[in-house]
Order: sequence, then C-alpha cells, then structure tokens
Amino acid sequence: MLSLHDIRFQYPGGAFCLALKTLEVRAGESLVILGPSGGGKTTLLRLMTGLLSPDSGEVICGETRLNRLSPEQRRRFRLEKAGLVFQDFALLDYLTVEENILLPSRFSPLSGTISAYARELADRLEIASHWRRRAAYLSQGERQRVAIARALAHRPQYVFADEPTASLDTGRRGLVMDLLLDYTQETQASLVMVTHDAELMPLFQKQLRVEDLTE
Ligand SMILES: Nc1ncnc2c1ncn2[C@@H]1O[C@H](COP(=O)(O)OP(=O)(O)OP(=O)(O)O)[C@@H](O)[C@H]1O
Repeated sequence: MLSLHDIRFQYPGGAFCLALKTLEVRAGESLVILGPSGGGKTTLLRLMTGLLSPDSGEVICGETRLNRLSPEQRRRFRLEKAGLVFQDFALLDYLTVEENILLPSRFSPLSGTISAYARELADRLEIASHWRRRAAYLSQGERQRVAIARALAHRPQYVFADEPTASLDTGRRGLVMDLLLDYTQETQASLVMVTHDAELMPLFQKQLRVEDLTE
C-alpha cells in the first residue's frame, strides 16, 4: 500500500504550496489525479516517488518510509519497486526501443525473465515492429508507449504515470488504459495516474482533484 500523511511541500522560493492530509492507494487499487494546469498534480506524483521530499509529513510505500531514506536509497527504491512514466517520456534518443525499455531493468533481480515480458508489452502496445529502431525516429505516440513499456518491464509494485495517454489517439488510449488497469489487477500493484482527460475518471477506483491539494 502507498500512503501519504500530513504532507506539506513548497518549492524553494516559490509561492505554490501543496498540502494533503491523508491519501491511501492499496495493492490492486488505482488512483487518478485530475485538475487544471499548475494545480500540483506532477508535484504530488514526484513526492510519491521520492523525486521530491516533503517539508513535513510521511510518504510510505509498503514498509518503506520514503521521506526518511537518503537520495541514493530512494533512487534504488525507484529502480526496484516503482515504474515511472514521465510527462516528457525521458527516453534516450540514441538507444533503440529495446534498449530504452530494458535499461532500468538491468538493475532488477528479475532481469533474466524481463526480456520476454518486455517483448510481450511491446506487442500489446503495438510498438514491437519498432523494436530495433532508435527512439529519435519515433512519433510522439510511439515514444509514449515505449515509456509505458519501460515503466512496467520489471513488474513494479507501484506505477506512477504522468499523462500517459496525452499523445495518443482514442484507440491507443484504450490500449494503454487496458494495459495499466489489467497490470494493476493481475500483479496487485498500486497505480497512480495524472490526467487532464475527465473521460478516463470512471475507470479508476479512487479520484483526487487538485482542488483537494491546498488548504
Ligand atoms: N521546480 C519548480 N520550482 C518552482 N515552482 C515550480 C517548480 N515546478 C513546478 N512549480 C510550480 O508549482 C505549481 C504546480 O506545478 P505542477 O507541475 O505540479 O502542476 P500540474 O498540475 O502538474 O500542471 P500541468 O497539468 O500543467 O502539468 C505551479 O504553480 C508551478 O509553476
């Protein structure tokens, strides 16, 4: 389970202040964060993954109190337990689709079995035909789907996805949503997804509006 308690966060020198009393996402559960631009959705996601540390409060993933770990321990936690889909995808352009998807998994204890699963994800996301192509030559929608396959390849316990359907047509949006929700159910992971797309809201068990993030 992922839980947050009494969180307060402010960027150094910034005016934006995020406050959240309590939030829980259980194993097998999905949470969507919705709201207007600049409301704090990405900031909350970064707090949940340990990319940012709260000024006060606790971020707990299973038995791990993320906010009490060193930056290096948090990095290791992310590599082993978390799958992240960033808004800008964060692909390495000079690597192929295969290399991008498998890169974070090199540090996983499951690394022997990951390659076949990564191929399966690529098939399901309809990017397998680009397997040996460099990321630089992909469309935005293809890049987005590579980022999603990369986030899931090491079978993380926690999946954090920032606007993972933003560059996709309706058909591919359905493909991605089915995959993320099936993955969450089958592996009993916790899924947290940020979106502007209100149509996707009913697919999630829990909803959080950014209006709830300030006092
Ligand atoms: N590194 C930073 N330093 C200072 N302020 C920041 C920083 N990153 C974001 N902010 C500010 O924090 C607020 C919340 O930003 P955030 O990116 O979390 O919003 P968001 O809801 O994800 O927006 P969007 O939907 O446009 O991606 C905004 O006012 C933004 O300008």
